[in-house]
Amino acid sequence: MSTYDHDSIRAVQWTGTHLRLLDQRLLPQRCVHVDLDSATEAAGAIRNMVVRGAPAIGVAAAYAAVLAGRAAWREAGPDWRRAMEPALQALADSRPTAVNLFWALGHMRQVMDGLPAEADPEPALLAAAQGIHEADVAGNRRMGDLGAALIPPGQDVLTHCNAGSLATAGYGTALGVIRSAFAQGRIGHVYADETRPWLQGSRLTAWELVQDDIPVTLLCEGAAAGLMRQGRVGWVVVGADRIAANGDTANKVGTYGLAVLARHHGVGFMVVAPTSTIDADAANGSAIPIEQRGEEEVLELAGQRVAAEGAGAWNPAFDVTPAELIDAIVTEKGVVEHPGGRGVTSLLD
Ligand SMILES: CSC[C@@H](O)[C@@H](O)C(=O)COP(=O)(O)O
Repeated sequence: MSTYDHDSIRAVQWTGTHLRLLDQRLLPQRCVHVDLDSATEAAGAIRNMVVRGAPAIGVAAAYAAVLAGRAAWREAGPDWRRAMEPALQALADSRPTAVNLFWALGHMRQVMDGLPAEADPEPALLAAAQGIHEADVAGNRRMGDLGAALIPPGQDVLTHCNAGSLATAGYGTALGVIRSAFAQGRIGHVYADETRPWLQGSRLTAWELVQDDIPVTLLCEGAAAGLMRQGRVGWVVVGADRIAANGDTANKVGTYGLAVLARHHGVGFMVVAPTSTIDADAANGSAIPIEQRGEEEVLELAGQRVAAEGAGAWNPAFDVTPAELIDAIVTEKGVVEHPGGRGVTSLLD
């Protein structure tokens, strides 16, 4: 039995005075934390993947708004609301696809709107950020139970990217379901795509599962078709960065291909995400902005060019899985089975 406590992995923390992030770019070789005292630094950390994963980005942005409020109060006193704007804008510009970022900033703005100009906004902003943080962990536990119940005992699962403690405030979304299903004896083994080009699967998901003593086998995503053909997995379980009103779901690039393969092979396809990932303003997946990242992420490995000189690269960080390929969307407010045709907005009522 492992003595390792996955809740002790804290991608995002508040030290009492600063935002502390676990630098995920250095895992699993090194576990290094960075302390940030400005929202502009936090925006850079989000853009550069120090912190990544939709819910973790949202929690980090909420704490960054606290730092912005502190700086604005010191600089501008009662004019703090106006003085916060550049920092809030820098956060909103950091990454485009994970809607949890915009959800968290919207929540912080609502709190700001209710505050008097004459008082330091930091205590109220901090309470709001801590509320977002705590609710995320509780929501993940709930999703773990709801999602695990869909997996019949005796089936193994495949996951993609990292939707674990590192991508959230703790426990994880897709990995939360996998943790709960393993604890209940429903699954015995996890297959994890290595997830090019950032290798969130091999660096982060495998690291989390190994520490939890959950057996994990990595594969290149190109091997997933063969894995399914051999009948080795009953479910694909993934997280999400943005879910449109009709259930179309943006997640790490490669997810859409897995959904097509799963349908072809009769394998279940489950999306696990908090309701803060639902974007009711996006009618369908075509309204979801997809982040394009630099060519060098594909052309290089560990800073060394591996691709033929002269070749270019197309590097969308996410793709959209149509709702009709999804068997279940699991949220902390309940499950929508077969969202194709009816969408997910009933979860927001
Ligand atoms: C619970 S996290 C779900 C998704 O955010 C995750 O699968 C993913 O796509 C993360 O992408 P990343 O580019 O690492 O931020």
